Amino acid sequence: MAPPVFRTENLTKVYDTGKVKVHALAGVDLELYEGELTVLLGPSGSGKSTLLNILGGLDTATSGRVWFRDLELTGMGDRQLTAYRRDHVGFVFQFYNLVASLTARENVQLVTDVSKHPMRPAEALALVGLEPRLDHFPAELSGGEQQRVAIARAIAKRPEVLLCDEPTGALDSKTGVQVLEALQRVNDELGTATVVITHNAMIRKMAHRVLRFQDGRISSVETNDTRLAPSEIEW
Ligand SMILES: Nc1ncnc2c1ncn2[C@@H]1O[C@H](COP(=O)(O)OP(=O)(O)OP(=O)(O)O)[C@@H](O)[C@H]1O
Repeated sequence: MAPPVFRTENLTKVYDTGKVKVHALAGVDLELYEGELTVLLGPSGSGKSTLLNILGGLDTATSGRVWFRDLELTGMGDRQLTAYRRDHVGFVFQFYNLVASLTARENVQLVTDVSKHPMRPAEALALVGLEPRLDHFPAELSGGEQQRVAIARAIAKRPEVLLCDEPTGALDSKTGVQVLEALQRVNDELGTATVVITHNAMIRKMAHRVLRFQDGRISSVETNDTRLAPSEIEW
């Protein structure tokens, strides 16, 4: 088996708010692999976003270790983490954060202009099914289309990992499925290791693996022998 893309060892995160200490991660050991689509499930506050933010170099652990391939993220300073994010990681969040005054193509171009080996913005937008909407502004696009622009923006630099925090959280079932189809296609065609946090348990059915969180720990790991296509998922 190929070595993992991510590996963590007894990862902990404690938020010290002065009055109380919140143990957001209480010892997480995991490995995530190339080409794998992993869904993270678990109740609110169980540590999913904290883990995603540490994997993506947006936050740092309190103790334990985390590696992206051979690169140890724990102990890196801000500049190194910024370079790591820029070179290797794509993020998709619940809210799309597109620039309202720029078209879909221009929003993606913001990233391709500063990336080392980007795809063309039109190519990234075609991968998420938005070829006919290249020159539309965000306000002229549906929520699902805007989220697909955000996915195109995240993948246009050809990141090795795509980290998604509630990517369908603001969408109804029909538009949400289109977003899941875009994520699936990126995972299939580019082999991007993809992590999706969701509160929608149905989405676990399209994953290769499902990690459930409880109180800052992984409480179970499931592997799907048969996966459902996004079009077979409804909520
Ligand atoms: N910046 C912070 N300061 C203090 N506590 C925090 C901070 N960020 C997260 N927490 C706490 O850490 C715990 C884990 O939060 P986290 O956002 O990782 O959970 P989650 O599983 O992603 O939840 P949700 O599904 O609601 O997004 C929670 O108790 C949360 O309140």
